[in-house]
Order: sequence, then C-alpha cells, then structure tokens
Amino acid sequence: MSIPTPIKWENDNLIILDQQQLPHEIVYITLETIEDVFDAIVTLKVRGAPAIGIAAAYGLALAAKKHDGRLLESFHLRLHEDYLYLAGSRPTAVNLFWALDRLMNKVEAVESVLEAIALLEKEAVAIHEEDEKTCEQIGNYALSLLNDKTRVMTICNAGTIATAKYGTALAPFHIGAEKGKKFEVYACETRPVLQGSRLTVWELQQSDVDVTLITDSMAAHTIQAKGVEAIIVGADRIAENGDTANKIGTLNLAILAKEYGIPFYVAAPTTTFDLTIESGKGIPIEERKAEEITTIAGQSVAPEGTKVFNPAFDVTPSALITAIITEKGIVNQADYINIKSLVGRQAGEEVEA
Ligand SMILES: CSC[C@H]1O[C@H](OP(=O)(O)O)[C@H](O)[C@@H]1O
Repeated sequence: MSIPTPIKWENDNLIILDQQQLPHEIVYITLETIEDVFDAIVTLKVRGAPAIGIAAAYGLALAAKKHDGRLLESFHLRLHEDYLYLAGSRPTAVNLFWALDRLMNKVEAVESVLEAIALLEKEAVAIHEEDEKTCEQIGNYALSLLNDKTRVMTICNAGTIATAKYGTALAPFHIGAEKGKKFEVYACETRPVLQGSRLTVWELQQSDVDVTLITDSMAAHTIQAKGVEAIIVGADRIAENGDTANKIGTLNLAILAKEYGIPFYVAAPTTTFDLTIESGKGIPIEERKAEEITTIAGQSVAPEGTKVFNPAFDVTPSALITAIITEKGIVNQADYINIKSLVGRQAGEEVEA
C-alpha cells in the first residue's frame, strides 16, 4: 500500500497531509501552534474522527510545551483553556473529546510542569500508534464479513487518511488488496465537500482497488443496476443504543440497504462510542458554512443569498445497522442492547470473531 502517511510527529513537530489539496497534490504542512491545529481541523485539512483525535492530542501536547516555565497551578489553568479551545473545533466526532480527555486525565496528578509536558507527548504518540493497530483489527474483522462479497458501496472517506493507517470502512479494501482479494467499490462522491470523490477514490486507487465514482443521488440505481451486495461506512459518534452519526447521506444508504435486503455495516473503533448518550437524539450535528453548498471548487452554483441548510452528518437508527465492526470484534444488531458491556471490555477480550 503506497498511501502517504497522513499524520507525522517528527522532532516535536506535527506534520499533516493537507487533505484540502487532494487528489491533485501531496502537500505536507507543519502545524506549529495550537491555533494551526484548530484551523487545520475546522478547515478539514485533517479530518475523519480518529485523525481529528490524533491531531488534537498532538495539538494539546504542542501547546503545553509553550507553557514551560510556569508554576504548576497556572500551567494546569492554561492547559484547561487549550483543552476547551481544541474541543470547540468540531462538535460531532467524539474521538476529539475522547483523545483530549485521555491526555488531561494523564496529567491530573503530576508533580511538575516538565513531567506533564513529557506525559502529554507520550500519550499523544500512544493514541497515534494504537489507532494503526486498531484499524488493522477492524479491517480484518470487516474482511471476514465481506469475504464472500465483491460489490460494495461506501460514502465519505473512512480510510487511511481519516486515521493513522488503513482506515475503518476502507480498511477491508486495503487489507483485502494486500491479500489478493478483488473488490469492486462504489464510492459516493459525498456532497458537499466531496470526500468521496477527492479522497476515497484517490485512496483506493493508490491500493489498486477497483473503485467507481457515483454521485450520491445515484446510489439507489447503482445498487439495482450493479448488484451491490453490501454497504460499509465509518462513524463519527455511536450512541449507547447503536444509533450512529456519520457523514450526511449515510442514512439514505441505510434505508436503501433495508429496501434492497443487503447488509449495512458500520466500521469504527470503540473510541467512537459515546456511552454517555442513550440514543442518536443526543448526538450534536455540526452545521457548516453555506458556501460549501452554494459553491463547487470556488464557482458559485446557486443564486446569491440562497437560504441553505448544511448539516455535515446524519444519524442512522441502530435498527437499520446490520452490525458494527470494532477492533474488539463484530457487534451484531441483536447485541446492541449490551453495547455498554461489550465496548467496555479490554482489547483482546473479544466480543465475537
Ligand atoms: C474514519 S472516520 C470517517 C468519518 O469522518 C467523516 O467526517 P469528516 O470528513 O467530516 O471529518 C465521515 O463522517 C466519515 O465516515
């Protein structure tokens, strides 16, 4: 697989692949300040739930270094402000909050600023490294479900560049390609900012996966005409009952999967579960700028002053989800009632293989 590494931590520098420039150019940018990290997340230079969490963790570690020399109490106060600042970058993907909380918990009882700075960096690196392993495990589980299938549909980009490596929903295609499995993937372009056409198509091409681009409105016809056998998507937040927030348009695909009698899978790490939220009703849905809809590649495609509704995500009810594929195993629909205990299990203590 020859996809450029999406996030790098080199000599105390956070370097990210600028996803805004894809698929035309491979451009790396160095994020030097917490403001750079915040901006990169808001403008989708780095995006995808796990990648946002990784970038934010490094962002907090970067910010902490700048507070060196302070007394411990004022260090904690500044760090808390940094935490709130980064937590305000995007509202839906829970991995952002999970990663920031994990770092904050790590330094609660430190005895010096230097100890805190070192621990924050170590924890950010650990989150980054763990995600690669997690995605590989998700990919293998997903592959076991998709092994007898060839034609699979996906939306948005839940791939390598949305994570540390491999991705979630795209992991079975990358890992499958490494093992010689031939998939035909139908990638929805994913309006409004086209993560499907710009990122997923490009990414799967790098792995020599047979990928076909469709517009989002072609999904129903494509399922019929091409005999799509399964749909697999990523997730930004999964509630305790299995309701799942993912890129806008996901709900349409889940409804289509039910209509056509094909499985609808969600692939996500357990860090994407938010067990403080009982159902999808509690998931905050990000609304983004009108220009994402009224323009395409900088060109206006709507009359000046058009009223716009631009939710970035929708929520798929768990009743429409055949199974949720995690690094700890596959959670089938009948088990959603037990999600709390299943997700709480230690890695290695699998829910099901
Ligand atoms: C592997 S998480 C991918 C997830 O991220 C997406 O959102 P965004 O591009 O807005 O960060 C999307 O919902 C994907 O499924």
